[in-house]
Amino acid sequence: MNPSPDLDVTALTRYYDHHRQDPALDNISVTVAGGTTLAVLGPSGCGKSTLLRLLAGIEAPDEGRITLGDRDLSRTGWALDPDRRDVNMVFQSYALWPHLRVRDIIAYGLRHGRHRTSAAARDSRVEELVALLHLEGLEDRRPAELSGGQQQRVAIARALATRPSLLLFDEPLSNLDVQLRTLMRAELAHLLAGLDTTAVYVTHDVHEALALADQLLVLHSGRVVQHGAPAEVFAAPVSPWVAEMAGFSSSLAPTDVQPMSGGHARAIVASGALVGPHRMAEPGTADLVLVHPDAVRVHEDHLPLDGRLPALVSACVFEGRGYRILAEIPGAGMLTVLNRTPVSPGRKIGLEIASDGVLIFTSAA
Ligand SMILES: Nc1ncnc2c1ncn2[C@@H]1O[C@H](COP(=O)(O)OP(=O)(O)OP(=O)(O)O)[C@@H](O)[C@H]1O
Repeated sequence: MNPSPDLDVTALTRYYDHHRQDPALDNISVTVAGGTTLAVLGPSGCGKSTLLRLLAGIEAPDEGRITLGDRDLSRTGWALDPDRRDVNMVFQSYALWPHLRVRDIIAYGLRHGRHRTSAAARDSRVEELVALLHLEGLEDRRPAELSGGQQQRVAIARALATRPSLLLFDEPLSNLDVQLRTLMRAELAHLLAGLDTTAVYVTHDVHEALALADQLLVLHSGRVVQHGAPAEVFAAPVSPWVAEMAGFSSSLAPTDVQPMSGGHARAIVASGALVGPHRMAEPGTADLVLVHPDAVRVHEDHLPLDGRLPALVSACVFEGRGYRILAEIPGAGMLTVLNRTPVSPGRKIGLEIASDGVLIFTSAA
């Protein structure tokens, strides 16, 4: 069997309506090693679907190049026909033919076009995929007779049937309810890890990206904000958006930020000060201190000290394993902290914040 080819995306740019000032994708370069999964994460409008359309060959790039192994898939102004790319896609909407039975949907690509095979080879491939995707007993049903999760499994089986060189996933789990989504996420991660197929998985769900990805590519406004192994990206987020995804869920407004040596800064927040890694945010944005709830400890005294902020408890909610406390830092914002014991609303407390749970963003010049 051929080893899975690497996917190379080089300086890919796409403008819509000749909006050259504001491209939907702006000079994106990334290599996905054969057999690995790249998750593309980003907020709505960041260019995720545009990247998928370019990889699928539905659109041609305005600049740049896509290669799969030694084959050119797209170049400036040109895209190899989607049917000739050896690239299959799994859609958010499943996109199953309503009148066909499961076995015929899975076999579709093996009945038509370049991947047409003998009936015996087709039946054996369908049987293999039915077992792999746990669809036993459902082979003769039509899509309307399946649950959402089963429909999505059929869509994945159909995409795998022709053994594509590249698999694309367009938010495939977002139409499922939370419980099923969690289950399918784990199943899909297991499946992809065992497949040795190169895959690009677009999502705005950080848990999916973490479960499935060998690499994360974070996009914002068509540009790459951060790229690396999931653990690397989460350990050192470079933008407020990535930091919030990584769990830095509280945001405070500092009155002053002083850069320190070693890439750190000291931020004055209300009557206290916090120290943490210093990052540049986009020009024109307000200075921001982001705090991870795991790094915060509650103290009964509320004297302002370095790394400790006086706060006023505004709410305390029982969450099974502990209490989520919402504390107001006067003039700076609200901070969330998880505590083992309850603290009454209206009480003054001191919050000790470890510097590894702090990120300080100031606007780039
Ligand atoms: N056919 C089109 N014509 C003009 N502009 C488009 C077209 N498709 C996308 N855009 C613009 O390109 C940018 C990127 O869109 P894209 O659909 O790739 O984002 P996305 O990250 O997939 O968003 P979502 O998560 O909401 O699907 C957006 O500003 C969007 O408005």
